Amino acid sequence: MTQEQSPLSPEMYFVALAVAAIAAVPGFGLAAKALALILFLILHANWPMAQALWVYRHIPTARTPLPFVGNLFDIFGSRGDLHLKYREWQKEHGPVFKVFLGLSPAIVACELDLCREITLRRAQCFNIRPTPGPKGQAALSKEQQHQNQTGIFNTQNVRLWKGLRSNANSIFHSADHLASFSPLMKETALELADKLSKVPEGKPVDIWRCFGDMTLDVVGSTVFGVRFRSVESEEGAEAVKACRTIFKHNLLSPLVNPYVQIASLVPGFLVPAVVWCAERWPTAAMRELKWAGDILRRVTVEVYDYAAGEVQGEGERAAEKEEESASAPAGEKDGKGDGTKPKLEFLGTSFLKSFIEATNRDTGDKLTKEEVLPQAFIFLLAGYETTANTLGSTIYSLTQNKACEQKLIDEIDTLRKKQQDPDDLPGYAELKEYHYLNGVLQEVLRLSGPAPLFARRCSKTVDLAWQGGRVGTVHEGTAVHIASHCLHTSPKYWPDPERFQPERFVPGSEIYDLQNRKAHMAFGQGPRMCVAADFALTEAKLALITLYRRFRFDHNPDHEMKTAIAVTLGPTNGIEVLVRSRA
Ligand code: HEM
Repeated sequence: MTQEQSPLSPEMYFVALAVAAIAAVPGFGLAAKALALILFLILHANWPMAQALWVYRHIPTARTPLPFVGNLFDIFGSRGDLHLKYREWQKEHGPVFKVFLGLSPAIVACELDLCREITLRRAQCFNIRPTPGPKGQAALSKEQQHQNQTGIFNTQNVRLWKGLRSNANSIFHSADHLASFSPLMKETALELADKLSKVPEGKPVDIWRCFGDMTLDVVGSTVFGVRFRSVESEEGAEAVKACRTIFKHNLLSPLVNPYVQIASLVPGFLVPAVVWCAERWPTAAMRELKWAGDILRRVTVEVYDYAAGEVQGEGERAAEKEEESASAPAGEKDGKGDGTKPKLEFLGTSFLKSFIEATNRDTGDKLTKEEVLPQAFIFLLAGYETTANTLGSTIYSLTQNKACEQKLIDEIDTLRKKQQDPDDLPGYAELKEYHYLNGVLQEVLRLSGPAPLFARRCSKTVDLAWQGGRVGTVHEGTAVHIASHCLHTSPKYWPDPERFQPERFVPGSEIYDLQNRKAHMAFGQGPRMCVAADFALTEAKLALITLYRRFRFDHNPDHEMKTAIAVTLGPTNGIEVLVRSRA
């Protein structure tokens, strides 16, 4: 079953025929015919939902869906806590149920073996992610459509994804590359520690914001070969502001861009009218997202042009150009006179360069600029908030579990003494000895990781079953949600699941063997799993070692910690802490 009908489908003719038939029925008044017509149009618009309710009738529906909107009110009534809603519905309906995101169904899986079936054993049938259908896509900006078509995260073109993914794997899964990234990560972590050391004792600091600046700097320097200098600058780079703007909005919410929902509902011939309205009267969120998208796209184009220049042996010329631009008076730097161009400092090496040099390993073709740019955009976004949220949640969790904070400090101090140069930070290989630190991060990711669920779209109709149950036939086009937070907090896999216990992940601890660590899916699972999991963990470990060597943290008693899912699960009002020097 496809998510939507194509705008060019014979649907239009069918509707016209039905309308003509209703109008021609003899013996009924105008009012009766108008009523019949309205009923017919409502039924027609909601046909995909009616069809899905029938086809998946054996799968319980979380809540009775409303016409047009499905369960969107149930879902967005939960203020972004979709993962908590799923937990509630799992208790009511069992390990599999369905919800309607508008007219389209999503099957929600909350059972470990079923999630492994979808993401591993049947990965060939679930190898893409859901995106709005063709009518909904039309209501997105041209840039967003291009991003969805060619970006590694959302592309529906499996061949393109395979090529992009194998290039990304060769960087992010190489110990040598990861080791080469760590000096830049260390440098940025040290800058953050220096910044914190200047904060007067007792003055609350939003540590989550600080981590946001840091992670953007790390992605900038490692992935793009650019220094954004967001940690050092007071205001933070413009790119940080743009990233924050994007992550502020719940992109799943129909309120952000209601035109996508409307375009999906109307017959194909009305879609251009909806697109026209979307361009004329964008919502405030659409305007903000456009501003942020334009900034980030400009950054990525600038970085691409520099890196491409280097690849072609024109690095010096590009650097000179950059120098000229840097010495030009503010407002003239980008030649547009608006003075808004981010001040970029190029480092010369970058992951982006290898993408520019690469060929699509599947097709053998060289990647074009149009194919590389969306990847740069995604890596910038993916590398920013996920790791910042994880680090922020770690500091917060340790302020609430002081015995764990002490154990972590003990491990950091003990391993520091073993180092040849105790002032240096551990290298990539030495990080493997930090078992407790690893346990802390895994436990934070289990309980409050930034991605408490992830999604797949069925690309090939399949009969789905798992040890102990059967979902039945899942049709092509249907979305499937892996409710990882349900797995992460189930007593079936984690004894005393709500308790913060890093020892669950520390080999040799008393509780290590009692956990089912296969049920830990904070980075997703299978071929579409996060490509940069090791990168993110290395960055987080170096930051935590740097900070806990010098400080302890207390939660500001006047600050209330609140979280919600926007793009990722994170704090809604920052994480305020008091920084205590250990000296
Ligand atoms: C703690 C930090 C992070 C977490 C928890 C995280 C989590 C995730 C999750 C859950 C997915 C979806 C996996 C799936 O569908 O099976 C994902 C995908 C992805 N992540 Fe991360 N991520 C993190 C950091 C990063 C960083 C730092 C980068 C890049 C520098 C990154 C780049 C990506 C990309 C490119 C994908 C799409 C992979 C594909 O579809 O082939 N992530 N991540």
